[in-house]
Amino acid sequence: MDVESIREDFPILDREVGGEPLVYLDNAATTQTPTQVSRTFTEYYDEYNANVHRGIHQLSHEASVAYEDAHDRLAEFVGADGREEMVFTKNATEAVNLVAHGLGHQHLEPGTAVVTTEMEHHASLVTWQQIAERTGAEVRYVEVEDDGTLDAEHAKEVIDEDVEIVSVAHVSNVLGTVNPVRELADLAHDNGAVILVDGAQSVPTRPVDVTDLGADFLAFSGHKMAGPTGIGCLYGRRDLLEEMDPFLYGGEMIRHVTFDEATWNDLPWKFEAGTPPIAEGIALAAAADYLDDIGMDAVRRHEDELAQYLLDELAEREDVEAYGPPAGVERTGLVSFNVGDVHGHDLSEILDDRGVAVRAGDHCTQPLHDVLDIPGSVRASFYVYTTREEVDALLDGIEDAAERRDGLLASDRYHDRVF
Ligand SMILES: Cc1ncc(COP(=O)(O)O)c(CN[C@@H](CS)C(=O)O)c1O
Repeated sequence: MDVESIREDFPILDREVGGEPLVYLDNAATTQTPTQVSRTFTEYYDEYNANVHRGIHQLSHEASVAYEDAHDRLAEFVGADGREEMVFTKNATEAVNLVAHGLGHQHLEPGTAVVTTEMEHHASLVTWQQIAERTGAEVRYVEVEDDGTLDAEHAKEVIDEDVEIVSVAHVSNVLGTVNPVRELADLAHDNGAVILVDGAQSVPTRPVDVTDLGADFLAFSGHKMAGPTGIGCLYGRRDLLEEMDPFLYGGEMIRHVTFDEATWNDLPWKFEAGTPPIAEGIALAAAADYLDDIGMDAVRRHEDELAQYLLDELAEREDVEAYGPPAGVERTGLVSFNVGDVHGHDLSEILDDRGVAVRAGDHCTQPLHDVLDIPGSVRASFYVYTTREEVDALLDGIEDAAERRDGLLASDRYHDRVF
């Protein structure tokens, strides 16, 4: 993978922050956008901007074809069977909610259960909590081992015939753990349940094929895979999407409406009410092209190498605690850690002063941080344009913060470790 050539596609990487070169290491929050993707917006708005599926005129035809073809492109990207199985949403969060509301209300009731895990993002964890509360179903959490992997025996224990839905992150946005989705899918299917895979951190970083995973649903976001914000995807098995109820109603998603009732449009439009994010959908297809040109296996290898390098270097420091699977175990390109009793926000600010952008806090996984018994963590996350020299800039910043520890602890900026 020619990282230097890739970096030329991202003008933002030439930026300076505080007089220092930008070192962008917050890719698990959102990735940067190559010119091959950003320019699709100008092309669309300058050349064929129109509403889709409504106008009987050339511009609307061109916009409709491009928007519909984008569904086919994203379906191909994750191995789905065409546009009918690829719903465009606002983001991964909305995709999870669509399944929870569209299927949860049909299948969940007292005596049934949803299984998820202790490492889930709030987009899943809170959603299933709320649906279970409304339907009387139980939520069960597969436990996380000390090494950041899922407890396989506990998974077998909690996924039983009462379970209707299993919802699991393919990759943890805190631990970097790559979960054994195929095995969990087999467990779910053996017990008559369906599985929703949260692919927010996996679809952007490794080859994902819904058939290989055994996924019945797959949720992911455009802005985490070199695409724009405002667009995400829900892959759904066609028979399940046919069965599911929409949870947004209005134009576009209907076929026939009377004062007494309405019937729904074909898939996937049944789940895309109102005017959709047209330019964003077209741009997301360009992002899929961009990543496929690099090769998703090359992306995975690059991320794993950088994560292993950082883990090895952090292991040399007695004052650093890193979370997630140990070096040598496959993980995605992110590492969460703490540096002694230096507050994460202080460390993040010191790094920002040096041009290094990381994330500090709970990363929308407060229950996981309770399990880790820490109030928060600092997370460095990489992407296709990240270099080993940028990881070294992070390591230099960690050394700087560690040297300034006493001053930080004494300063009024020191928090009581509330992230
Ligand atoms: C595993 C996982 N699942 C769902 C989401 C939600 O993605 P949205 O595009 O915001 O809908 C995220 C987004 N995690 C960001 C924002 S909290 C992070 O900094 O880690 C995620 O990592």
